[in-house]
Amino acid sequence: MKPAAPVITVTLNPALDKTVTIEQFEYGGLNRIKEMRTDAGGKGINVAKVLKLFEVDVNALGLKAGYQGQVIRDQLEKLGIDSTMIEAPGETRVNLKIVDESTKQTTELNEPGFMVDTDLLEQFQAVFKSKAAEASIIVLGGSLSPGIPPNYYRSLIEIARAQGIRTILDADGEALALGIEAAPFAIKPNVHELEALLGETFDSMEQMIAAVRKLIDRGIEYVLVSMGAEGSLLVSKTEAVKASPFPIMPVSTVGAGDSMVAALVYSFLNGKSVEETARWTSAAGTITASKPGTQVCTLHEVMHSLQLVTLTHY
Ligand SMILES: Nc1ncnc2c1ncn2[C@@H]1O[C@H](COP(=O)(O)OP(=O)(O)O)[C@@H](O)[C@H]1O
Ligand SMILES: O=P(O)(O)OC[C@H]1O[C@](O)(COP(=O)(O)O)[C@@H](O)[C@@H]1O
Repeated sequence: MKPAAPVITVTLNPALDKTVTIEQFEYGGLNRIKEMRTDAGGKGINVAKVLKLFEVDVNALGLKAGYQGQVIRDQLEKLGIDSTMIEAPGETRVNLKIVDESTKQTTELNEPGFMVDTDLLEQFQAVFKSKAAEASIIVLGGSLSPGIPPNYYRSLIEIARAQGIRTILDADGEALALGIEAAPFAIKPNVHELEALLGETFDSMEQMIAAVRKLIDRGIEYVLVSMGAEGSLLVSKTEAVKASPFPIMPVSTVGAGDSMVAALVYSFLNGKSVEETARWTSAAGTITASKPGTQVCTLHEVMHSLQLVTLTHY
């Protein structure tokens, strides 16, 4: 039997996530670190980590640089994740995540990342083109490092589209605004990214759904909006379902959005309904938010919490 086509994740700006836990964070004061951990991070990489745990064949494509890049590669190898990461000059960023135990809030300090030149971008595009041809779904996620033009995701989406491959885009700012011009199959903005994209603020779910429909009218098939502790909203051409998560003790929300994207991929691959997909994506994000550092949900954990998600149809 022919093996299933792999999912390709693209991470052009990977990161080593350094998560520090502080009892009570004092802005402008001396903060003693109680616990610390480092995890391979960056949006596509986190999606690949979840998909591997979901027993989906995945290849993490991207760029990396220097010592930290090698640490990320080694971590992926240990997790059994195939990766194709082209070496860039310089050093991979370290993104600092501060978890305040007293408020249960995570504050993120993300570095800009290494500088990328045109030659490297052309080299990456050629690799992407050859890998895309054999992919089931392609996930493009995260910020673009300095030197990468903001329309780069758009060109990658166009390449995938020309080969009939579905794409999911998880980016913000200009990279998202220009990326959606190529009408990816799905996007996963959080509510702040969506508001910034559309230049609107939403006072009700109905208002948000009406705004999301404008994106669907532009050819995007699915829009998944994450709303932190409030849950998420999944909109297709014909349906809109809000998922409210079950109560958890949030530990580190880093990677929660990426876990939703991975569950979205899993739902598409398994032909799940919009309602089921809303459950899967919400359960995945919620479980990851209850784990330390950039640790992610497992298939077993998600399957056992699907029924705890509350759905509301609009
Ligand atoms: N404080 C929280 N309590 C419960 N679930 C949470 C919390 N924060 C995040 N989540 C879960 O993680 C998902 C993604 O979180 P969100 O912060 O919106 O994503 P992103 O990190 O992409 O901005 C949410 O839809 C929810 O299921
Ligand atoms: O590329 P950006 O936008 O700086 O984001 C990278 C960061 O986002 C993460 O991928 C986590 O994203 P989510 O919390 O949205 O799932 C981290 O691993 C990484 O440090």
